[in-house]
Amino acid sequence: MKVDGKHFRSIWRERDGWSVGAIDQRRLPHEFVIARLTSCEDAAVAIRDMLVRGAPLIGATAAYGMALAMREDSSDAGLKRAYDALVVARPTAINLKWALHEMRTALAPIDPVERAEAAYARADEIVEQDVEINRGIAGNGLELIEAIAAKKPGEVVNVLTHCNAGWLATVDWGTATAPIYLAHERGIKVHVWVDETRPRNQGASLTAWELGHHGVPHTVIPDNTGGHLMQHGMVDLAIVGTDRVAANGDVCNKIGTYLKALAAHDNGVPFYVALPSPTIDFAVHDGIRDIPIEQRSGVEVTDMTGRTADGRLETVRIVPEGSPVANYAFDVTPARLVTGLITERGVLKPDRAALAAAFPERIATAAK
Ligand SMILES: CSC[C@@H](O)[C@@H](O)C(=O)COP(=O)(O)O
Repeated sequence: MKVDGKHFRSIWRERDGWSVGAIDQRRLPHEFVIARLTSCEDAAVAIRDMLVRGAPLIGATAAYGMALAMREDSSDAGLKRAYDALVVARPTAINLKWALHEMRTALAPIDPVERAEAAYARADEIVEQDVEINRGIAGNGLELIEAIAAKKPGEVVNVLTHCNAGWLATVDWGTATAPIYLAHERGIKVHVWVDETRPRNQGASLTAWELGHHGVPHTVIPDNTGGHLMQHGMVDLAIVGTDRVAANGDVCNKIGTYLKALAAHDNGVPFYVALPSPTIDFAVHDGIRDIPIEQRSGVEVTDMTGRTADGRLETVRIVPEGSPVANYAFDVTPARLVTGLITERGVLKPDRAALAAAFPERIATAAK
C-alpha cells in the first residue's frame, strides 16, 4: 500500500539479498523509520518488542528470522535453536508457529550447506503467499461491501474495525482492510470507524495512519463508541482481523473485539472476521478455554506517548502511582457472535464443518 504516494510493504529482503527491512511500527504515526534485521536475535526482538506486529507479519518475520539464523549456523542444532528462540517471541498469534513449522519442514530434510538458500526461498514464498491470500480476502469481502452499497445507492458504506488488521499487520493489503482498500479502488464510497484500541492504540496510531496515506475516509473513535454508533444505524458492518481462529470458529483478536461483537449482535450489525488460512488452529477445539492470551507490560496501560504542541515526543503517566493495572492483550469472541469468516477461499460459516471443508490440508498439520 502507499506511503506518500510510494508503494511499501511492511517487510522485505534488502538489496544486499540477505538482510531484512521492516517498518518500525513502534515509531508510527509520528516517525517513519525503517529497521534493518541482520540476525535471528534481531527478528525475535522485533517480534517481542512489537517493532513488527499483527499475526501474519509476525509469521513472515519469523520466517526471515529462520533464514537469518541459517546464515549463522545451519546445523541441526542451529535449526532447533532458531526455532526455539523465535517460537516464544509472542504467544497468541498462531501464524508464528505456523511459519516456523513451515520453515522447519522445508529445512530439516536437506543438507545443512543448502539450508540458508532454501530458507530464504521458503521465507520469500511465505511472504508472497500472504499477499496473494490477502488479495483473495479482498475479493471475497468486497462482495459483502458491494451488497450493502447496492442497498443504499449513492450513500456511504460505514465499516467499523478494531485494532490494526491492515497492511501493516500483514505483508501488504491487510486482512480486515483488504476488502476496504479494494472497495475504495473500485469507487465504492467507504468510510471506516477506527477504534483507537487501547492500550497500545494500534487503531489510532496505525490503522488511521495507513488509511490516511491511502486516501480512505476514516474517523478515529474512542473504543467505547461503537455500541452507540450501532444503535443509531451508523455502522453497516464490522470487519476485524484475528490472531487465531479455533477449529470451532471461536475468534481470538485484540482485547475489546468481543465487546464489539456483542454490540453488533444486539443491534443486528453483521460482524465479520477476515483471516488468512494460516491463522486457523485446528489443534484448538475451544477458543475461549484453550487459546493462550498474552499479558503485556502494565506500562502500556499506565503510560501514553504522543507529540507535544511544540513537536517533541513525550511519554506521560495517566494512572495514579501505585494503582495496579491489568493488560490482557487479546480476547476471544465466541463463534455464535460471528456472522462469517472472510477467507481466501470464500466467506465461511464460523464452525468446524465449514473450516474443515474449506481447508482440509491444514487439519493434517494441526497437532504439530
Ligand atoms: C491481520 S492482523 C490480525 C490481528 O493480528 C490484529 O487484529 C491484532 O490483534 C494485532 O495485535 P498486536 O498485539 O498489535 O500484534
